[in-house]
This record gives sequence, structure tokens and C-alpha cells, in this order.
Amino acid sequence: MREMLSETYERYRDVQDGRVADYIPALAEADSGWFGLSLTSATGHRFSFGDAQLPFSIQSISKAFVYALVVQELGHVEVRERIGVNNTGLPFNSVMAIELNGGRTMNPLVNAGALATTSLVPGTTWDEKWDFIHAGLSKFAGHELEIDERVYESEMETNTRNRGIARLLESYGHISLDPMQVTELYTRQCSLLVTAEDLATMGATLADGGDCPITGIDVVDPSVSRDVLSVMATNGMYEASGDWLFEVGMPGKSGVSGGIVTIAPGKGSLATFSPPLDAAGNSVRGIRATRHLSNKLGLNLFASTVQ
Ligand SMILES: NC(=O)CC[C@H](N)C(=O)O
Repeated sequence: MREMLSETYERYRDVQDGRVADYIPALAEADSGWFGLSLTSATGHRFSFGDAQLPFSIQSISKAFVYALVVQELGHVEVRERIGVNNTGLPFNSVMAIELNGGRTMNPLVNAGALATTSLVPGTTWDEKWDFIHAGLSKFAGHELEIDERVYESEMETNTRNRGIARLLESYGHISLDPMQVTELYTRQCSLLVTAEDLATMGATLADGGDCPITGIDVVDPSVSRDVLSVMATNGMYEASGDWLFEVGMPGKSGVSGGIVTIAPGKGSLATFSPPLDAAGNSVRGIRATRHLSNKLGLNLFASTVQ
């Protein structure tokens, strides 16, 4: 397996396409050459190559895991009614997606739906809500995750658009907490530091029906994992989710710092890290490497044979 990861690394390391995100100033400092691959099986075996132990802020990938924790608390009927499960067909930070849909969010994996999902986190104070998110995402990863305070401050200074989205949802009555508090919580969850190895473990927890294969801790129920994976399949790569599912054939979730986590249900998870992004905000090397490994390992859920 390690040879297959190293072959994939060599195959795509020289790809020069894509641009490192710079709308959050601290993210612009990333090296465009960073490239890491990690795979964790549902039985807890791990294989890594390249910059798989380099920490980066989790960004949008946090949305899938906070959604899991909220569905676990509130149940999938209520969360589906409130947040939705359909693709917007629009960029991740779209305001139009709200306006075109009667003031409602469409799904939990773009900013509007993620802010609304974070507003449903249990707890009476901001600190309690934050502890819930922090402890929950750490359980998925199998150890306590740290915060990148620099990324947090940098995004807090520039996240006027997300504050606007939260305020717009408030105007429609579709957010369950003060919009500024929600934006802070959401920005903080996006600033948690992970490595590709952590992401692969988080994904393997979903692949294994909610049990972390490294610690054995039961983080969410199997029915919650199932819901999260279906929402990742339809929305995990924003408006490019159809292209992704067509090419890779597995649920995945990306973030603007360059991470992608992909889940082979029942089998395990593959995580990639490479900062240069395409126009939709998905890692260019990450997409190519995952597509290649999906084909090589026969992981496409829609394929009957290895092609
Ligand atoms: N696509 C992303 O990873 C976006 C996350 C980022 N924190 C934002 O809200 O803009």
C-alpha cells in the first residue's frame, strides 16, 4: 500500500496547476509544493507518504464532522428539515444560494448551511458549545486537536462575508444563535489543526460506522455516519460535487487549506493535502491523486470491477 501511495505522490508532485487560497491572509503562506497522502483502514491500519504529518487548518472539512455531531444530538429528521441535503450548484460562500431558496440553507457542507448547523450545537454558553465541537472533532481524530490561533485571528479579521451570511439567515429566522457568536464558533472550528493522517482517521471513523478505529471510541451511530456520507457524496466538493462523484465514485470533503478526505464505506479513508486549489476551491493534486487511487484500488462505489 505504501508503494502505491509513493507511486501516486511521484505521479502528481510536479503538477503546477491551481492557486493557494489567499482570501484568508494566513493561508497564503502555505507552500504550493506541500503534498501528503494518508490512508487509514476501518481496522486501524495506517499508511502515509509525503507531508502527511504536516499540520494545517481543517477549514471546510470540519463541516462534515460538526454535522455528524449535530445529527447525533438532534436526530436526522430534524436536522434534514432545518438544514437541507441538496446541492446549491453555487460557490461555497454564496449568498445567492440563500436568496434563491426562500431564505433557507440547502445543505450543511457550504457556508450558509454550516453556519446554521453550528448554531444547533448543544450548550448554554459559547464556551460550552465550543467545548462540544472541539471534543467531538478530537474524538473523530483519536487525539486532542489544537487550534491555529494565527489562522483563527486572520479569518476573524476578514470574515465579513460569513458574518453577512449569518445575518442574512437571521433575517429569515433560520439561525438558532446570535449570528456573530455563530460566526466565531464556525471560524474557530475551521481553525482546528489536522494532518492528512488525522483526516484519514476521521474519515475512517465514518467508514467504520462511527467507531474510531484508532481508539475504539464510539463517536457517532452508524445511521449518523450513513447520513453524513450521503451528504458528502452530493455536496462535499461544492458546485463540483457531480464531477467528483463521477470521477472518484466515493463521498469526499475538501477545504480551502488544501485537504480532502474521501471515504470508502466499510473499508477506510484516504486523505490528501496539497494547497493549490482549482476554481471551485478544491485541491488540484488532491483530486488527481484520489481519482488515481480510487481506480487503482477499485474503490469507486459505482464500478463493478477494477478498471
Ligand atoms: N471552503 C472552505 O474551506 C471555507 C472555509 C473558510 N473558513 C470560510 O468560511 O471561508
